[in-house]
Amino acid sequence: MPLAFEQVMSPLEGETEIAHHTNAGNNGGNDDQIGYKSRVTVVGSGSWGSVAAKLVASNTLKISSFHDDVKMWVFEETLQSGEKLTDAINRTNENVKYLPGIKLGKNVIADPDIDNAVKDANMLVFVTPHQFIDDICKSLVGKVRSDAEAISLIKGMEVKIEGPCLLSSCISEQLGINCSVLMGANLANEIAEEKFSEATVGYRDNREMAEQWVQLFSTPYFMVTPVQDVEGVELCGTLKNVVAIAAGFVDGLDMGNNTKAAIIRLGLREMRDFSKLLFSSVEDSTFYESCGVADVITTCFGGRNRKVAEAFAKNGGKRSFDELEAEMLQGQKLQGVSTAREVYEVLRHRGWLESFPLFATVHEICIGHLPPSAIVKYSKRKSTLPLSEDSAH
Ligand SMILES: NC(=O)C1=CN([C@@H]2O[C@H](COP(=O)(O)OP(=O)(O)OC[C@H]3O[C@@H](n4cnc5c(N)ncnc54)[C@H](O)[C@@H]3O)[C@@H](O)[C@H]2O)C=CC1
Ligand SMILES: O=C(CO)COP(=O)(O)O
Repeated sequence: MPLAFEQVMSPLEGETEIAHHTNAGNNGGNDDQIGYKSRVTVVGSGSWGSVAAKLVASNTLKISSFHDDVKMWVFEETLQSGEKLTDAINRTNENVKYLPGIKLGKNVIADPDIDNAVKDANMLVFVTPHQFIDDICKSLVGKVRSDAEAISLIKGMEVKIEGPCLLSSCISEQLGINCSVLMGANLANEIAEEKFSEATVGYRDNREMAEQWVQLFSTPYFMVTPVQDVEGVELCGTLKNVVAIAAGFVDGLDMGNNTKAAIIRLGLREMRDFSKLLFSSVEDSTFYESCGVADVITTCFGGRNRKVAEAFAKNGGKRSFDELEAEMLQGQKLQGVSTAREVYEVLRHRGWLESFPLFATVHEICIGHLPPSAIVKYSKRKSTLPLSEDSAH
């Protein structure tokens, strides 16, 4: 919904602030129906979740239309020392498990109680591994402000009986709020060290809200561009993880840079074709944004999906992804293997398997039906899609 900006006097703080007025009287009975600073909560605290909180918290301190404090919901766990992760984060100002050595900003407040973390927020940033978001949303029904706006940084999709569901749509439908997306070439550990990168905000029709998200995330080292193509942006972020698994197989088999480049090109083409078949509104130009080609490149060279897939291929597929993930990532989660399965289900259901040989082959290798060496032999098969053949050469 459009937000109107106006100058108001804060009754509590006695200072002039920019207020974001939404549908007054429909904000869950909060104390600030006359005018308020936006309150931000980050739902998730893995490596990217923690960096997202750091980015946002650096801006809420500087921009007067936001409350300084940023709440970060933590899926609670007990560390080897016996301390709760939430307590360790609040004591050290670092996520000692998922992003050690990086100060988040003193205004980041970790909270293990999700209801408490979200209840006052009108800007919700969802950034958990995609396999957990359905349960999280179910637990949040009726708990978030009705005037809240959401953004999803989650790369993944859900497949329901009625078909594939983008996570931004799942969040939106379950919680009854709008949901934009932020995707891009964003390896968390590099952004944590404030190395320059770009990102893309995908929005449906509310440009003003998209600009607020851009303002909330942008820093001199994190350049965010809004694009009116929520499905295209989200599918880029989701599907590139499958391509990264393929790139990891190539690395594990020492097939060289040319082969890897070929796999990336074939993968990018399948990403575009799959996205456009699901949503005819998806724009070709989206694939040239950070969420598209740039994210495919960075993930195929520096991501966790690539790394674990490389180990899988080196072991000849004899050790499972679950085992390798647990050993190599210590609590961090892969998205590409389950996304490959979800994409495969869509392809099979719609009779598209022949048209997406790379996506199909990645899944069949992951489940042991094909050896890792099949990645080139099968992926290079000509797609049966006219869309691909037009632009394949
Ligand atoms: N790490 C990165 O470089 C980037 C990650 N992303 C995306 O961000 C999303 C979140 O990933 P990360 O922050 O990297 O997480 P992560 O993989 O670093 O950490 C796993 C997280 O899952 C939580 N968790 C474990 N079991 C859970 C459960 N049952 N319910 C809820 N949470 C549980 C853990 O507490 C931890 O916060 C993913 O979709 C990922 O693709 C996007 C861009 C960059
Ligand atoms: O999405 C990412 C970079 O943009 C992170 O990819 P990985 O999950 O493979 O590390």
